[in-house]
Amino acid sequence: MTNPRVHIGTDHAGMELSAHLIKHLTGLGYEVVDHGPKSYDAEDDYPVFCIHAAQAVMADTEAGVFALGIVLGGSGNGEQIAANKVKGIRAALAWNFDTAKLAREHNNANVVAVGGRQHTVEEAAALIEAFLAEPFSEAERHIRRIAKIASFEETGAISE
Ligand SMILES: O=C(CO)[C@H](O)[C@H](O)COP(=O)(O)O
Repeated sequence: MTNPRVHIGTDHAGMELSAHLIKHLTGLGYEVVDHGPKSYDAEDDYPVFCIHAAQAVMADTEAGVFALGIVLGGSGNGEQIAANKVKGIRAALAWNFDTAKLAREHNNANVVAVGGRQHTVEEAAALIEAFLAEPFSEAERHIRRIAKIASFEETGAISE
């Protein structure tokens, strides 16, 4: 599997982790695109940065470029919620190795959300690396379930 392009967005609560990840992942050979913020502001609002990162993942995906996203905050919850408002995004909150890897393996998640206040920088980086490196299983049952989410997103109707 070739490395995905990585789009990263955070708020003030994830800035230290974001800076670490940009350096660390670049060192590992990933192309990392930083969607901000550019400087620390304790009053900034995570939706701006996370939605920009998620939109960039979709723009790349639609152009045929393999891309994944990382959204960071204090808990990762609001960041996941914001990213999931972008059509086509499947953002998963990762809080241990299982949730990080299963997000790719079962859910084909294209964005990972992590709470910068819930882990050490090293622990969070390891979870994110695990997410980025894990392939989607391509199992029929997972494809079927993801297709039902996409169909609901498209039509507003639930297909049984
Ligand atoms: O995790 C988050 C949202 O899910 C935010 O990072 C968190 O709410 C920011 O908190 P504060 O404004 O108190 O620093």
